[in-house]
Amino acid sequence: MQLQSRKKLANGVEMPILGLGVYKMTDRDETLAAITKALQVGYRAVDTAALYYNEAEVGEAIRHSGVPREEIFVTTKVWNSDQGYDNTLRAFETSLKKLNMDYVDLYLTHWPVADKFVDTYRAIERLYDEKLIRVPGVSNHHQHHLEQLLASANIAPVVNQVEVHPYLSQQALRAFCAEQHIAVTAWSPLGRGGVLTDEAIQQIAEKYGKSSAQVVLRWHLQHDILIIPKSVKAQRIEENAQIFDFELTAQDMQTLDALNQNKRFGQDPDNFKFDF
Ligand SMILES: NC(=O)C1=CN([C@@H]2O[C@H](COP(=O)(O)OP(=O)(O)OC[C@H]3O[C@@H](n4cnc5c(N)ncnc54)[C@H](OP(=O)(O)O)[C@@H]3O)[C@@H](O)[C@H]2O)C=CC1
Ligand SMILES: O=C1CO[C@H](CO)[C@@H](O)[C@@H]1O
Repeated sequence: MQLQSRKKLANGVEMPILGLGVYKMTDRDETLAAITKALQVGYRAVDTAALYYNEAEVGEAIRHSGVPREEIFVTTKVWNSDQGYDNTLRAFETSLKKLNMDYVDLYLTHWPVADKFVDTYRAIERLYDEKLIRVPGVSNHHQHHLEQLLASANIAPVVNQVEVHPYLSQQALRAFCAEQHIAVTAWSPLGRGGVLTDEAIQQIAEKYGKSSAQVVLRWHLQHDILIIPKSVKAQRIEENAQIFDFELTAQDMQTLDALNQNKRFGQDPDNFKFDF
């Protein structure tokens, strides 16, 4: 089934192109229902973080889904206040316990905390060596952060998860990551919903008989960007997965590319306030 389409990462692991993001899912029943629905309609990846306080629900929904654990790709992240070498190892153990799993597929440094992110990544490399994670990665790393890591890493980060959507296309960072064989996952792939009322996107959507969300997700796909849209609504979870049955023309891709305005809905990693 196409829905389970996976991308082969630099270390040979296959990661589903589409996953469910679960940020802001704090209500237990709502979280369980959303993940269950996603798995039912073919999603095979879930993106959580220690920060989201729902790792336990992610684990529970997966265990009760009937889908074998090894078919599902679970991402979690070490939060900023837990960074540094020893703290990261401890934070990972806590996440693993909450997930109630014996390994995590992808473990990420959530943000590049100055003076800590290099040591944080060293701990992630150790977890990879110990086979407790299948893929080592980072999030919110600009090119200069990656260059700093690459200078000392034994294993280059395999994934960088950053904010990407048509208003923030991250072309330069994506090109650098491609050169370094680092896969890019888009967080807020729908711009937190903020790009969906764009007139140009709506016009393209109408032409294909698709929704704005589907067109935006398809734009990511055609740029080889992994996606983790979040929704708690069953109908939208399904809608966001129906993106494998049409193709945007080169001209429509160009129109969408031209919407870039370097506009962030989240924070800039260089100005992030690590105060929560
Ligand atoms: N590494 C990092 O620092 C970060 C990682 N992330 C990850 O990325 C995931 C996705 O990003 P997120 O910030 O949640 O934003 P998204 O771009 O995924 O947008 C989510 C918003 O769009 C709405 N939505 C979803 N589908 C549709 C649709 N088909 N039509 C209309 N509205 C829709 C959702 O509402 P509703 O739920 O009501 O449907 C929600 O308000 C997060 O959940 C998290 O896992 C996010 C931020 C930072
Ligand atoms: O993952 C995340 C969810 O969104 C938060 C608010 O923008 C981010 O800070 C965080 O990185």
